[in-house]
Amino acid sequence: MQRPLIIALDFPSSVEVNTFLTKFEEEKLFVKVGMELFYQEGPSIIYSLKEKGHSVFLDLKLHDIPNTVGSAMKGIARLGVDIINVHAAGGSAMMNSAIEGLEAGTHAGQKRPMCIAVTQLTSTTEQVMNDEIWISKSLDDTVLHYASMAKRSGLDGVVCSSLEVPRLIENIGEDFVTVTPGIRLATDEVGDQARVVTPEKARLLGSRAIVVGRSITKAEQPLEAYHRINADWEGVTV
Ligand SMILES: O=c1ccn([C@@H]2O[C@H](COP(=O)(O)O)[C@@H](O)[C@H]2O)c(=O)[nH]1
Repeated sequence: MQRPLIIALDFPSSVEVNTFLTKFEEEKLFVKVGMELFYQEGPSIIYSLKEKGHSVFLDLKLHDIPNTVGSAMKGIARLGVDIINVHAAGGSAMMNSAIEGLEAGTHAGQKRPMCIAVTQLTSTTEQVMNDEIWISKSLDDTVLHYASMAKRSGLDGVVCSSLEVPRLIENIGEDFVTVTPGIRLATDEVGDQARVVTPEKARLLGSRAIVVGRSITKAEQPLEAYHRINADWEGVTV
C-alpha cells in the first residue's frame, strides 16, 4: 500500500456502484465497502470489485467476543480483501484472535489482509467520548492508548483522524499505518463528521491513507472531485 485515496462506496446496491464506477473508465481505484453495501450485496460485491482490478478495504468494524471475531476473520480472509478492520474497544484478546483468524483463512502463499483498528470514530467529539461513551481521558490520549494496544496485538495500523497522526508517528512509528476518514475540502459540508481536515492537511500531518466518501460520491462531477482531492492529497498542482 503506497499512500492511497480510498473512495468510500457508501451506496445502497451494486447498481449504484456500477453506475458510479463507469465514470472512472479503466482507472484502478482503492475503494471501501462499508456496512450499507455489504449487508445488501454480500461477498459478490467484493468479488466483482476485485475482478475489475480495484483494491478493497472491507469496513465492517468487527467488535465481538474473541472467538466470534476470529471465526469471522477466517472467512473474511478468503474473500481476498486488502484491508479489514475491528474496533480497538473490543480489546487485545479480540484483536489477537482477529489476526489468528485472518492468518488461518489466508490461502497458502498469499498475503493476509491488512488489519486495522478503529480508535475513536471521526464523528466523535471529545465531549461525546467523555459524557456518552464514558471514557474520562482526552481524545488524543485515548487514540494513542487504543493504537498502542492495537500495535501490541499484532495489527497493522489504525483508523483515526489525521489530527491524531503526528502523535501516533512520534510514539509508535511511521510504519504503523494510519487510515484517516473525516476528509473535507474547505468548501465541503462537514455533515456528521467531527474531527475533519482537508486532504492537503492530512498529507502534511502524515496520514498514510485518506478515506473520502460524500465529497466524491455526491459531487456533481465525481471524477473531477476525485482528481481535485487526489491532487490536494498528493501535493500536486493541477
Ligand atoms: O472513524 C471513522 C471510521 C470510518 N468512517 C467511514 O469513512 C467514510 C467517510 O465518509 P464521508 O462521506 O467522507 O464522511 C464512511 O464510509 C464512514 O463509515 C468514518 O467516517 N470514520
